[in-house]
Amino acid sequence: MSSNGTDNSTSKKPPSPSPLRFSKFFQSNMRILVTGGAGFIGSHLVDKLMENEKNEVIVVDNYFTGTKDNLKKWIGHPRFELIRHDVTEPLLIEVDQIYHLACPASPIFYKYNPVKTIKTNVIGTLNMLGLAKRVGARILLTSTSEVYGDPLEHPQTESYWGNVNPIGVRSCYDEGKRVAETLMFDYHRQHGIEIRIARIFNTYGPRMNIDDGRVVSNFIAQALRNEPLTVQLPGTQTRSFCYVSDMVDGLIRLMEGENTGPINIGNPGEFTMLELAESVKELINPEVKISMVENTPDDPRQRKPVITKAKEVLGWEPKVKLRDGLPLMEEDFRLRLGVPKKN
Ligand SMILES: NC(=O)c1ccc[n+]([C@@H]2O[C@H](COP(=O)([O-])OP(=O)(O)OC[C@H]3O[C@@H](n4cnc5c(N)ncnc54)[C@H](O)[C@@H]3O)[C@@H](O)[C@H]2O)c1
Ligand SMILES: O=C(O)[C@H]1O[C@H](OP(=O)(O)OP(=O)(O)OC[C@H]2O[C@@H](n3ccc(=O)[nH]c3=O)[C@H](O)[C@@H]2O)[C@H](O)[C@@H](O)[C@@H]1O
Repeated sequence: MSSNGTDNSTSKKPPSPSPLRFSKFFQSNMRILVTGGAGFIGSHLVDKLMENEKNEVIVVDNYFTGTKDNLKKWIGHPRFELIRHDVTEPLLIEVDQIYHLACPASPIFYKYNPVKTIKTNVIGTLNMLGLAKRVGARILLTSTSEVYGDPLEHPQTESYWGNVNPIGVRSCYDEGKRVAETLMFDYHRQHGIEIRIARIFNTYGPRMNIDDGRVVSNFIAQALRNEPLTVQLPGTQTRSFCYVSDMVDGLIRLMEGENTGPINIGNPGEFTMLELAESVKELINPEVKISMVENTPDDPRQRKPVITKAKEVLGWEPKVKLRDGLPLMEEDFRLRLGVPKKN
């Protein structure tokens, strides 16, 4: 039985990995596929995986929200390969592990072409599970705290089933990820695939797109451009922000561990959007104004992970506090925006 109270066990053995892995003469590197590896979290994950000389990393990305620039230090490296590919199309390669991240994550991007977003979540995940089944690879899905919707339980544990609008403007993303989780468990139970599911809570850090639309990148870019910080009404809605290096550490521990998940990975420090704006103002630009603006439909009112399971099962907890993470992101944004720090 899982922590969700459902029977997620499988009697099926996992599919056999490639015979090459048992060959005496095979240079036994771990071949790791990262879908969405040109994006924000994906590129930081690639950096960490490439530090291990036993890893070969293959990135697949359609560059919708990601960029080759995020991976420039690895292009041409003998253990690295970059493929322009859309995960809604089948992929035939030989790998041992799949980190499946491909999916636009910022609301303005996932709402831009909602049909494509749901295809990416459903058909894209189906294709990656088919690949995992064919080659006997372990697959990790980056699901989201959005599967809890506008949560009626606070803070959120993995056993909470969520409060999600199935026909709203966010549904292509949150319902899409819920179906992706279903597919993962169905492949696990029916075909014995080794699965891992991370429920990621709002993550921030260097390399986020400057005009990504998510709140931390918006506020930092606005503070540096001396434009008002756009706090969406009512401003009392909360989020819990995790620094990207902590997130990558959690994802790798989950992949390497024995638990399927789902496991919440996030930082339990909870802030209202007004508090976040005040922190950005204080740390980055005390002169900047705060302006209250209209919100978008179905915006969750509160979000904070319970991370007991991650602590117990993965020995993981976040290390970087918001006040320490914001200046690290500021530095990266200053460089990219060409706004030097005043002495
Ligand atoms: N950053 C967060 O706060 C957060 C929170 C919860 C879950 N997640 C999940 O983590 C993953 C990465 O998020 P991110 O913040 O790095 O976002 P991102 O937009 O920076 O990265 C997503 C990457 O996927 C690529 N992609 C999108 N659709 C694709 C397709 N059909 N085929 C191939 N590539 C495609 C994009 O080009 C991009 O490089 C996503 O699955 C997202 O849902 C992120
Ligand atoms: O962590 C998650 O599970 C999800 O979080 C995000 O969703 P959301 O929390 O809505 O992210 P933001 O767009 O950054 O919004 C956070 C809050 O800030 C507010 N906001 C946003 C932008 C802005 O300029 N001002 C502002 O006040 C929004 O109203 C919202 O309440 C992203 O959709 C996904 O990357 C991710 O799956």
